[in-house]
Amino acid sequence: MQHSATVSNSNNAPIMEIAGLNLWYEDTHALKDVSFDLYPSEILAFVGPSGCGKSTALKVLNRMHDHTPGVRITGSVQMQGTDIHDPDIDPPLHRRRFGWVAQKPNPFPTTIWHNVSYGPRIHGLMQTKADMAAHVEDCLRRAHLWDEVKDILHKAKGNDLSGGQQQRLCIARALSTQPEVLLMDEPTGSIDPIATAKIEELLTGLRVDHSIIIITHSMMEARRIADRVAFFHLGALKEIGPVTQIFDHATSPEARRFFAGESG
Ligand SMILES: Nc1ncnc2c1ncn2[C@@H]1O[C@H](COP(=O)(O)OP(=O)(O)OP(=O)(O)O)[C@@H](O)[C@H]1O
Repeated sequence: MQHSATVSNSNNAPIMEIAGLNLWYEDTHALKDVSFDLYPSEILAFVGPSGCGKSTALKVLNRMHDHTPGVRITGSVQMQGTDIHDPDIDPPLHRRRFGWVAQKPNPFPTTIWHNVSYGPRIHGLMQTKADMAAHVEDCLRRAHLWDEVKDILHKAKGNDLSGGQQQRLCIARALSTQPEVLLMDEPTGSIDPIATAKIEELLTGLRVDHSIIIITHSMMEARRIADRVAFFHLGALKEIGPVTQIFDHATSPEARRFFAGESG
């Protein structure tokens, strides 16, 4: 699969603006003065050595740290002009603007139908059964899973599927609440190369309607699907820019060493 489109950021207002973000877990300073923008219809890849803060930076965006003891955050995270930590923000409503996909596929141990219809049902997003059926089909189609499961929607359980199918089901579930941003923590990290190729292909389709941040340990994957790359090192965002600029013309010694395979 070839992905050549590049987002023209200069024409778009960012959907998120992160400025001077610091995060501590008790005494561990996990994010250090991190600033970046996220644009509509882009895939931004977070890369860097283990423990450099990639997952932490992802979790801040949808306020996943709200209930983690000992977490302290400073700096500003704005979504379409509003600070996400503003007291007027309702955290569950804020989280609904994001879809989350974890490294290990984690479908509910219930039917495929239930996996995709649960979120829209509890949020009251669909008015009729026909609307729900059309929505479930649409989410499964966008996750490139519909043809494989359309006859077993109410029979098979999520965990009856193969690992790659389970991950595509989790993507359909993430899409089901109509998020604006998809946050993906190594979504291809635990599946085989053919299943990975299917997910990479569907992600490039999803970026038309969503901003996507993907954490990946595969620089090849970042090259294949990302528009921009953010390189983290010891909690700091050292480099961010278009894929070729970062991979081929990194300016920081840490990034150069990492991309040359000498660290991480
Ligand atoms: N819940 C937590 N409590 C305390 N420290 C944490 C917690 N989560 C992460 N950390 C620490 O914060 C730092 C950043 O971790 P984080 O998981 O964000 O890195 P990462 O780049 O995503 O790593 P990996 O690539 O290994 O998943 C590490 O030092 C980690 O040990």
